[in-house]
Amino acid sequence: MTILRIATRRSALALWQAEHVAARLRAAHTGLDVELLPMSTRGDEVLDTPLAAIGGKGLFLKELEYALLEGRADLAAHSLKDVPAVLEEPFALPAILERADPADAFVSNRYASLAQLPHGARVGTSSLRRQAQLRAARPDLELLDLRGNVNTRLARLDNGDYDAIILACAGLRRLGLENRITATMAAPDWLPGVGQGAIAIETRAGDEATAALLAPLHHVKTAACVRAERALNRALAGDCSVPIGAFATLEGERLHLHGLVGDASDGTLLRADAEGHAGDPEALGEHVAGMLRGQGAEALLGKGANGAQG
Ligand SMILES: NCc1[nH]cc(CCC(=O)O)c1CC(=O)O
Repeated sequence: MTILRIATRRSALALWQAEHVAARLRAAHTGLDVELLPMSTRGDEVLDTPLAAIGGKGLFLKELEYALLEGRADLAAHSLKDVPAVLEEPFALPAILERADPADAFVSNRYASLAQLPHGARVGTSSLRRQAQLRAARPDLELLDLRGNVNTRLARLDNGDYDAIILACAGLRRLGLENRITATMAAPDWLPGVGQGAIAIETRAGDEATAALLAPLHHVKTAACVRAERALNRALAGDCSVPIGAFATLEGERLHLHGLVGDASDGTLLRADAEGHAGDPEALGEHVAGMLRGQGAEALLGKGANGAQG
């Protein structure tokens, strides 16, 4: 009997996602044996240092990738948002699952929305993308760092460390915490992270046997959207140290991409959007990246060196 092993981080969200992938695989292939291989990554352990200073988003993948290379696991399930714009060799992303709620959530125990926060309120997020959009909307807010997994962040909000925090709706919903979504920060006014809400499956490049088993899980429409978003990210910056937001939608054969580059220190936001053909998502991503460069995105790129994920 074939056994597939899924390498996964140990956070509640990562385990939920890995279990979800395992269940989808079992449902698609009767008799297939699927097991989880939970592991810790440096990205989970180092919580006090800005991510970009210690290696960026790739830190969440590295240990899982070693497990793939050494054959201890056949696939890894990731939040696509945490997958770097350029994947390491020799790995591949043969399957992207259907996207869940892509929006960010405003979470507060006292205030109904961003607009209702009092002057100078304390908002927790380590994401430069979220910080830049918060600064643009409310220059008066006090922005404070907040890392850790979803439950850790909620516990710190409940402890009174912040008046509000921003989290991804998808993560809250997957953990059964949708009741914590106080308000939705929806596109195109507020842009989510590249690939937010989608789960990506990573394998060794060239592992055709595993790729074939994953084929029924691949969602072509989600893939077209996130390919455009990731192409925009790649064309502007290779890592997570720049505040970039992007969101693509697909109607028929028309892809629509909104992109944003910001400055977390002063709330500068550059925005652009365009339409393209679903058959070439990369062309659309590069086109919108070019529009942002035309507005001066260059000056913001490379500026935000204390990068964080999100
Ligand atoms: N930054 C960590 C991370 N990576 C993916 C999600 C949520 C799930 C998703 O967006 O797919 C989260 C938590 C958050 O940003 O609140």
